[in-house]
Amino acid sequence: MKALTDLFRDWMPHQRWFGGKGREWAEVSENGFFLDRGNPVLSVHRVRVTYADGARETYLVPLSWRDHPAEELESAFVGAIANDGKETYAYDAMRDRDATPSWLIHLVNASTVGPMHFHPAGVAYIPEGLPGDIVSGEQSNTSLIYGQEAILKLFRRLEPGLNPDVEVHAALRSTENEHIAPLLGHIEIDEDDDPSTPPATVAMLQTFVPNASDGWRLATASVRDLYAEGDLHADEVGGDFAGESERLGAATASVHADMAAVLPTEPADDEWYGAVAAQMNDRLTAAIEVVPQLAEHAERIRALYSAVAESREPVVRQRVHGDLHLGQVLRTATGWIVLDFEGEPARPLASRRELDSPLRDVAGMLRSFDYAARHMLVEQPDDTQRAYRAQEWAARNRAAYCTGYSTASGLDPCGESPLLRAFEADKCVYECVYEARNRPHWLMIPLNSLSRLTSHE
Ligand SMILES: Nc1ncnc2c1ncn2[C@@H]1O[C@H](COP(=O)(O)OP(=O)(O)O)[C@@H](O)[C@H]1O
Ligand SMILES: O=P(O)(O)O[C@H]1O[C@H](CO)[C@@H](O[C@H]2O[C@H](CO)[C@@H](O)[C@H](O)[C@H]2O)[C@H](O)[C@H]1O
Repeated sequence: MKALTDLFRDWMPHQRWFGGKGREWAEVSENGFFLDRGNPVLSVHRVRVTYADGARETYLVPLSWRDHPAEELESAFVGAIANDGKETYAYDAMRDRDATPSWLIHLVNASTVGPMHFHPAGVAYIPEGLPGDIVSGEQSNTSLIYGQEAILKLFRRLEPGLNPDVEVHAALRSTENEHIAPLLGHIEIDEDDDPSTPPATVAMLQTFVPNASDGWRLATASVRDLYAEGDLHADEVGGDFAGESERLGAATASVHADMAAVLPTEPADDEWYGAVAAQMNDRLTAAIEVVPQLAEHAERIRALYSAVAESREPVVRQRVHGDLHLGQVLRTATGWIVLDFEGEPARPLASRRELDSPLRDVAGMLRSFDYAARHMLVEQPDDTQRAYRAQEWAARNRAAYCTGYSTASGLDPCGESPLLRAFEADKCVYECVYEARNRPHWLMIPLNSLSRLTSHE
């Protein structure tokens, strides 16, 4: 009969949220406790994986337990182990609806269970008693939707310290900004061996925004409309997106202004420009190891980074979103909502919390317009007519976004800015690594963009 750690070793590499796919496991240990002894029993495990190269990661894995195999939970089956001589069956608790109400009940009660602490946010209403449904297409995190009222995001990879998504949403509560989904609570877990280490954030509960579509889906529908009309320009087709892009620019400016009002800010000093250029150079050096095709652009990219240190354009550093793209914004009946202030998932937590230029986010969204316009060309690389249309669509929507941002903030983010150009290149470099690891057939999107960016097209 298997031990619990054997179950994790067999099952975790097949989970979408597991970041160590393809890496050899040298060791695995687990530390678990019971969150609920009801029916089903719910246990929570910190699973520590040490890889063959010595690197370590800790994942959070909640399991629900049955005395008999549950047919309806077949796809959530993790494995069976012996308990007091009897076989017991473990399931992925995030896919077991009967186990999902527990998280909200504990939040309402502000419980502490073993090392886990539940923190409701102020006087927030938490829809206790509802079961949660898993969000399909989960990525590095796993989310449960409770009715149409709340969404719980479970952060799978544990890192000590408050997650920036919780930190920023908590700070923004007082602003009543209409472009964010209010925080309802969060959950933390203590580090097991070392009491001086701050707890890790396990989950965040937020108001669910009903009847919304994400920006990527809407933008790409607009591009499809344009492609279907070979002869019309982007401003002539029914699905023109520029009005939405302008409103999205205004929403971004509003969120930035409120983040600057309630979280620390600091004017950039001379050192900052050099440090930013150095960070981008280091990231490029590391990226070339993963994507050798980047080498041919390296010299021109590094010239863009040098221009940042040379131009020293005025910057007030502040907290930013850190990974803003069309997939992170939702369009409701009334406007845009910005989600997921976690920053780039691959960066260490401390660097994701650093103060930065808000142009970092503007660059992320400008890149996303480029992606939306060009991702369909992946299948038709020689279609010059569509490539021309894509260029037009991207330029039109990028400009509209900048207009919305500057109208709302009084600052034109997209004028001649070496910093913006460098941030776009840096994001492209990040995207090359992301695509090489996750969607190699899309690698040409950021690679082609780099050619354009570095040739001043
Ligand atoms: N407050 C919300 N209301 C409605 N849908 C949401 C909300 N938060 C997230 N979602 C949906 O869940 C998906 C994943 O959320 P996100 O916070 O971006 O998680 P991840 O970090 O895993 O990408 C989003 O694309 C969105 O469709
Ligand atoms: O999972 P996250 O939302 O945190 O972001 C990661 O995945 C994104 C892809 O889903 C990736 O975004 C890239 O692809 C998008 C289209 O799918 C495009 O709109 C973005 O501009 C492009 O960066 C993101 O970089 C990554 O962190």
